[in-house]
Amino acid sequence: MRQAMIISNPSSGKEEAQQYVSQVQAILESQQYQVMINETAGVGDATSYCLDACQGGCDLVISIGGDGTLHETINGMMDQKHRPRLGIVPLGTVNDFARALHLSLDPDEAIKQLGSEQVRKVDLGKINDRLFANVVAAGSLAEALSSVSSEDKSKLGSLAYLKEGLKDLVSSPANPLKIEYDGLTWEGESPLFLAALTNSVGGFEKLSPDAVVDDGLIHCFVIRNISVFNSLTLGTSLLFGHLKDHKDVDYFTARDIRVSCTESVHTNVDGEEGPALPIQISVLPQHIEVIVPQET
Ligand SMILES: Nc1ncnc2c1ncn2[C@@H]1O[C@H](COP(=O)(O)OP(=O)(O)OP(=O)(O)O)[C@@H](O)[C@H]1O
Repeated sequence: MRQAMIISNPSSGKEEAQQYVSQVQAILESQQYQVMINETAGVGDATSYCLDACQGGCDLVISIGGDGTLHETINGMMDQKHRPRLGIVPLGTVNDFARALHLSLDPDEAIKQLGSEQVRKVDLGKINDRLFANVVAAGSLAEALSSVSSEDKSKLGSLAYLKEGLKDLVSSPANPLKIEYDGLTWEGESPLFLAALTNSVGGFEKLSPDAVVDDGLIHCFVIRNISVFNSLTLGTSLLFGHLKDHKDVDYFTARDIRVSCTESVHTNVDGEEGPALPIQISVLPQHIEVIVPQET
């Protein structure tokens, strides 16, 4: 019999995971899976459950929660030869990875989609010794975004980021970043460097419209020092997908990146606080298989 593990985070989003677990179990059992259910109690649990699933030869892991739960889950697959197929029930406030894969953001509908026979091979990123699914942000603005309260995130979703972002863009000091990528170097002052694997960042589905989940590329945006006026046009670019064409933004794609700074600068990884610079980022092309809705 095939084995499936459900990893659910009761604290994600509006704290609704518990009520969906039995629905997920039912759909998996109807597909002849033997189902194990694990509820997370805190930091690192989703990683160790997923590691158990890899080492136990499990066929499928379902992550019920937000991007943070997903981030911890995929980290259980780090350096593992056997990586179970992944299914996602998005219950977070932003759900960038689910957006990028065009999964339904309605939990009932997303659970039905787990019955799909279709899978997609998806890139993951590596930052130092961790994996990421969506985005690495570095710079003073990334630090400001890490401090968006979960209350604000639940209430306002991506608008909370925009509000904080625009407010802080003006006051965030630029840092002297050195970005070495695929044999080239970008050097200059910047309050924000973004390395995105998918089109959806902070709930803005058009932030990185050229990024496709399986293109084997990291899409990089470096925001240069900008004025109050330009921060408004930058906000519009975020909403309408022209960020890479903005005159205060440098854009490039890469496969291997090193970001360093002579000052102390922190990062944000998949919406959670990440390591301080320097960081080494690379892409693991089509590293995992994710269940996606059946194409009609
Ligand atoms: N039982 C628990 N109680 C509180 N926190 C938990 C529990 N289980 C896991 N966590 C923590 O919850 C965080 C992940 O939350 P997640 O991102 O899924 O939800 P969210 O913050 O509501 O969504 P989003 O990231 O989309 O904003 C991780 O830091 C994880 O360690």
